[in-house]
Amino acid sequence: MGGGGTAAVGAALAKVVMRARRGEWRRHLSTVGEPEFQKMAVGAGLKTSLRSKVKVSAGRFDATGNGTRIIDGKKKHGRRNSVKKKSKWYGSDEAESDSEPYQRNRKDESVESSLEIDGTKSTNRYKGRKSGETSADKLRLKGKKIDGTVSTNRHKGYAEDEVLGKDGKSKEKSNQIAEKKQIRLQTRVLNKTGKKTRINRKASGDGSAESGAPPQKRKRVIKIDPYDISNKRLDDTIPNNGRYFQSSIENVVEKKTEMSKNAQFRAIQPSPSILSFVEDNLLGRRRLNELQNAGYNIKLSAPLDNILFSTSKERERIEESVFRNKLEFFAAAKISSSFPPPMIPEIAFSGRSNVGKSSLLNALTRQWGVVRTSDKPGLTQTINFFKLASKLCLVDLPGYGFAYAKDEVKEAWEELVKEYVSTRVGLQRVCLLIDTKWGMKPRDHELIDLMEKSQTPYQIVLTKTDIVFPIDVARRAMQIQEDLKKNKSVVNPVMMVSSKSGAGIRSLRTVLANLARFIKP
Ligand SMILES: Nc1nc2c(ncn2[C@@H]2O[C@H](COP(=O)(O)OP(=O)(O)OP(=O)(O)O)[C@@H](O)[C@H]2O)c(=O)[nH]1
Ligand SMILES: [Mg+2]
Repeated sequence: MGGGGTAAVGAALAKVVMRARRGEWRRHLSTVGEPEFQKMAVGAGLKTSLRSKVKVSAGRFDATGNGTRIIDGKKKHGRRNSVKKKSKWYGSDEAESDSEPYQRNRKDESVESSLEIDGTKSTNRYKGRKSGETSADKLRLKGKKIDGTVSTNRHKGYAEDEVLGKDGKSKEKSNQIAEKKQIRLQTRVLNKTGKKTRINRKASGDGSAESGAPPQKRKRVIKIDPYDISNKRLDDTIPNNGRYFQSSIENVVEKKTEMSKNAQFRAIQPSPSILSFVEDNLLGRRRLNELQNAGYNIKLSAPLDNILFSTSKERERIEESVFRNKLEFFAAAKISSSFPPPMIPEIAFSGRSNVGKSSLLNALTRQWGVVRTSDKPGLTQTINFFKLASKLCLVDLPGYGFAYAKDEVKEAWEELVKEYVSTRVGLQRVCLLIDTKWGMKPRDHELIDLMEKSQTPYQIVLTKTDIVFPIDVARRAMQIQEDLKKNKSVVNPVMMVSSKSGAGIRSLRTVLANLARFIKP
């Protein structure tokens, strides 16, 4: 082998050693024979320790130099099967299965590789071995029967720590092993009360037993954040002095009152007349396929207000009514001085912002789009006057309560509405619209009080009935009727409508048209 060849071999060997350290040595060396290794090692001027390692590594294989091993005069291919018969540790089935956890342990504690030379088991450990703990100890603790000599090979050179005889010469030792085994297996003892408790090995100082014991499961520690009010379960140990704790109690109390309000509402028993009105007018949340099967054209706006299946008498009434006329916008007022002169009777629509006032005007006249609507509260900001021929004037009022507008502007609307409903001449009725889902709010009561004082006739109209159950529509109507039963200017009954489905619109139209009939031109 020339100089260049020697350098190449040296580099190759260095690679081999590196791989050996990574545990890949077996695979690599399977293609190289022992004598060749010796030569290569000497030629490369390898250190004695590394040479010995190479020797050991190569010694595992019967040198054929071509990657095929010859054992008991037979050619063997592959790695493990070839040493199966010789090996008690690496090659045996039992050891094979046990080598897995061993390999795993290696990651934690040290880098280790097991070698075997002519039936001799040796363990290389490069670092991290506990003092006094040998591979033999380890094997014994694993409870394996070891035939043959087991020696320990430290990083540099060999150091035989312990030898066990094949024929069980060291009986004392084996007794000790048995004792250790017993101690290790006994993980629980009975306490005074007769209950089983786990032995605390750390406390007892039995280091050897501890090292052999399986890794104990970590106890799950649940930390409770005393300031986390989202936690529904309140721990008793949380001190009752934090403001968050106090606020969470307040929340609970608030919820209780809220629940009791709901419970009160659920306890309402609607009168039979209200219930039949709800059913006759198909009020409340309905399934569209139900309506379709009943013959309604659900593609139309307010399908329940189409008159295909109404009797000729009903149709006549609707067709003859004032609502057949074209709806025309004719005035808008921001201040009372801008109100048009009261020429024809007026019906005003008031209520909180977004309750559905403008939508109801469209639904009543079936003239969609004449009055502007929006899902954003506060669209109508002036008092808008619409006329139906010269028979009736419909007035769309700005809403009160929450709206996307400045406070002072909203206050101005409210004042204007109050002035209109309490002073307007020719005002025949105020339809006070209430959202069926939410019921009456304090501002609604304020306006009612004002109309009571000014003796302005008003009628409650429940809107958006299509989003609650029929029974809840009836309950809301009953609740409001009961609330206002002592009021004098209120006009009964409570009307219930849905501008979307058209439910109850015909009934409201009839009520209002009857009102218009008595108006003198
Ligand atoms: N589901 C359902 N939605 C409705 C009904 N009536 C109106 N709406 C919706 O409610 C929203 C408000 O309707 P508007 O008619 O603009 O309400 P408004 O009372 O005039 O509101 P302001 O002009 O802001 O005071 C719109 O998105 C409508 O589509 C109804 O009967 N059922
Ligand atoms: Mg409006």
